[in-house]
Amino acid sequence: MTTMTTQTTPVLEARDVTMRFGGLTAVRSVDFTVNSGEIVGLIGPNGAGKTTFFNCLTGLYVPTEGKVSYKGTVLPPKPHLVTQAGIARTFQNIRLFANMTVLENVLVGRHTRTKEGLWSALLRGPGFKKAEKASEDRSMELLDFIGLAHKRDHLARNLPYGEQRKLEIARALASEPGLLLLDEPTAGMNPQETRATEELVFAIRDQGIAILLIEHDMRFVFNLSDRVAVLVQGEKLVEGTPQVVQADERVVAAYLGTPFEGAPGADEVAEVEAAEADADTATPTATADSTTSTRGESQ
Ligand SMILES: Nc1ncnc2c1ncn2[C@@H]1O[C@H](COP(=O)(O)OP(=O)(O)OP(=O)(O)O)[C@@H](O)[C@H]1O
Repeated sequence: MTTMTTQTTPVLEARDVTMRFGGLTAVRSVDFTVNSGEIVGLIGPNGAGKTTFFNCLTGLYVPTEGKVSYKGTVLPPKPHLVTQAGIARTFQNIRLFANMTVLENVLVGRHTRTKEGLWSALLRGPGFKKAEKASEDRSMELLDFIGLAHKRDHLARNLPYGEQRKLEIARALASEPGLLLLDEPTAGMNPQETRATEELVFAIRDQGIAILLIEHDMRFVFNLSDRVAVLVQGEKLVEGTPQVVQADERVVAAYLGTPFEGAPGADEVAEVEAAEADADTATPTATADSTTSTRGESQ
């Protein structure tokens, strides 16, 4: 087992990444780096652009502008080529092969690392048979690592939720990545499962794999991450250690929905508010005994 490295070689570098959907800019000019040995958290309110940014990193979306490099090489915008290059991911919603066994799910994850490819793996072609033993050994090692070796022959759909999430991680690890992207790994988990996931993420990092995670559970993300970046309305608002990010009043404001000077989208909000104020003064006001307006109060 490789121990954690302290060097700061960039593993992932996103430069000036912008993603537009028609008139909507979901991600705007984001620069972002993950270094070897790091756990980096990506947080932001709902709709901030986190998943869109993930999809740009993994080739699911072709960014409208900008480029993404892995270990110094610009990535092709094709998910299987990105996986082959060394980036693996899990999804917000579990995407296992429900009617395949635990072991088969991990074996499928190895197809980018075997010459035979996905179809041969699924159809048990002759080429696959040769590589089967080595692949199975490695898959069992991974199942052992995540604590599911004893369930190798269970159908994925029969696993409890927390174990399905672990299995997804094992399947991602089966492609032998240098960087693992986790999209809300603790979504739907109870506190015990969340703690177990925390330990698992540290253990993966200790194997020399850098980690980037999107997460809504703040305690989880601040406990785990060496660095946290905050996206708000598609722009990177703040980036730093958990302590720096937690203490930044703009982050608190963004989560509470309170506008602040220079916030992404603040100009548009100000314009709308000004237009609303104009409309209010143009409209006959409510009667003197009307109840107090709550407009502008925090919810
Ligand atoms: N395929 C798409 N087509 C059009 N608009 C999209 C698409 N995907 C995302 N968006 C929009 O882009 C913005 C960012 O969405 P995204 O899902 O990336 O945010 P998020 O930060 O991951 O949100 P959440 O935390 O709720 O998952 C939203 O306004 C969303 O509606």
